[in-house]
Amino acid sequence: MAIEDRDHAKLITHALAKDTLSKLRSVETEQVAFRKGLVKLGRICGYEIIDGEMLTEFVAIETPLAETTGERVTGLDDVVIINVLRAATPFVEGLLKAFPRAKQGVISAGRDEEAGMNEDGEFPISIDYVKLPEITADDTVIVADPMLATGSTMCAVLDHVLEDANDPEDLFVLSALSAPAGLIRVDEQFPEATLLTVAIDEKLDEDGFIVPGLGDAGDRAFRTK
Ligand SMILES: O=P(O)(O)OC[C@H]1O[C@H](OP(=O)(O)OP(=O)(O)O)[C@H](O)[C@@H]1O
Ligand SMILES: O=c1cc[nH]c(=O)[nH]1
Ligand SMILES: [Mg+2]
Repeated sequence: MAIEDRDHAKLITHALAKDTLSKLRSVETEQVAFRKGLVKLGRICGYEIIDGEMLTEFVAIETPLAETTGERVTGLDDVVIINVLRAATPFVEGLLKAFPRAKQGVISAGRDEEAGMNEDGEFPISIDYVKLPEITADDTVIVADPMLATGSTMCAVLDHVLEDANDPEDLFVLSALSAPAGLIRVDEQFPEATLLTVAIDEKLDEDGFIVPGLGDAGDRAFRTK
């Protein structure tokens, strides 16, 4: 199993996840490779969530030759994936390869970078669009955003996700890259969530960017700025 416990989070340690994240970090990686890398990383993370966090059950199978026992992942029909626009879009495309029958929700959330961080290290977040499926007690909810920096966006998103949710069976916050401050903020405000990430970087800079990080994920994937 390639998921390890850390303070406030669990680390996805699959070698291909680390390999893919390293390519995403490089300033040499241009838009198309960056976007494809996020898709690939989403797929790997999805497989790792299934392997490390979901249950299997034994089932009777009849092959063309004999009866035997097979093993199935339980709960694959009860998965909800929340796409935090916009940087999560390619990441979610990859996740859907692991969870093709997931119900999907979309929340458009942006940091007000002109306002900057307040003295508590939080950004004002504007939420412009929210469209969520019904979330039931049987559901495994995965809220995906490749970057968890100050955690301001994720906290605002989780407020919306949990507003009408019926206490889902599992709630995962999945990021490619996290900063310690953001993990602590989300963990303290939403102790019911399991935080999953591929890497925890050293710090945030004065503009709230993860260092060493990978830069602005949305801008690199969508070729803005
Ligand atoms: O943890 P935080 O400090 O809130 O930062 C993380 C957020 O910042 C980025 O989004 P951004 O606001 O740049 O929007 P974008 O996806 O449209 O680029 C990223 O995709 C996260 O949503
Ligand atoms: O480092 C960061 C922080 C927030 N959003 C990004 O895309 N990158
Ligand atoms: Mg951005």
